[in-house]
Amino acid sequence: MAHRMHQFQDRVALAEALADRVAALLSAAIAARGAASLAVSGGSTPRLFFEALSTRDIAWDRVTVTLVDERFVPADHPRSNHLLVATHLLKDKAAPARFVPLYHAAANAEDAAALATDETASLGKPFDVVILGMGNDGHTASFFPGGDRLDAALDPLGARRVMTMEAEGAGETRLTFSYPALADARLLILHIEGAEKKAVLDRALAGTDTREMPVRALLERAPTPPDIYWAP
Ligand SMILES: O=C1O[C@H](COP(=O)(O)O)[C@@H](O)[C@H](O)[C@H]1O
Repeated sequence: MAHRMHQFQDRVALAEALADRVAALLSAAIAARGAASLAVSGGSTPRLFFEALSTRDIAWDRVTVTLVDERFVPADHPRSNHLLVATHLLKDKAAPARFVPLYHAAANAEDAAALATDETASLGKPFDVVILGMGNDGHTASFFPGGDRLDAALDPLGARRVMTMEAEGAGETRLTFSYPALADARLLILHIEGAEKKAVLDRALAGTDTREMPVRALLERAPTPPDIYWAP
């Protein structure tokens, strides 16, 4: 399925344009259905975009925000994706948004994933907007090469749920929405920055092995063709 490429002169221009697009889509969802859902990524890339989006004038009290993936760490841990979102997005005009975390202080990650699956059960069928990132190893969400549950997570006929993932390159145990929960979003964005990520993207687009580069699953066969946002 064809993706669309959006290239920008710099990262600020990308952040502003992406914030405008996401805000417009969320507002349209609220007008059509009374509420909107947004699933965002963690990592370092989304900061500027989060800052820009938090200034957009939309009915944030009708918006539910969650994460496409999370580390199995509490919200005050420096590597928590929740902390990133709380610091850079859930403030200013976006402060009234409802946030649904994937992490829970459960006995183990499996229990946390089960709780997150229950709490997000009414969300994302489909999500209005999903923003994915990508690592230099070709992972997206927590679909890591060599991940112990990668095949289950990428199964297009699998359940729409939050599952655990462990992989050498992942650091902590992860919690991640499955591919079917993300791939049919009304707007599916892959947000990447820098020459290195562009080279990784080009490599992903040139091949088909999703175990080698799991981002290929989204690029190749997502029911919603992804829009790729890139700046140097
Ligand atoms: O582990 C993760 O990394 C990816 C990419 O992060 P970045 O720092 O290279 O932007 C991110 O999309 C994912 O949500 C996060 O958990």
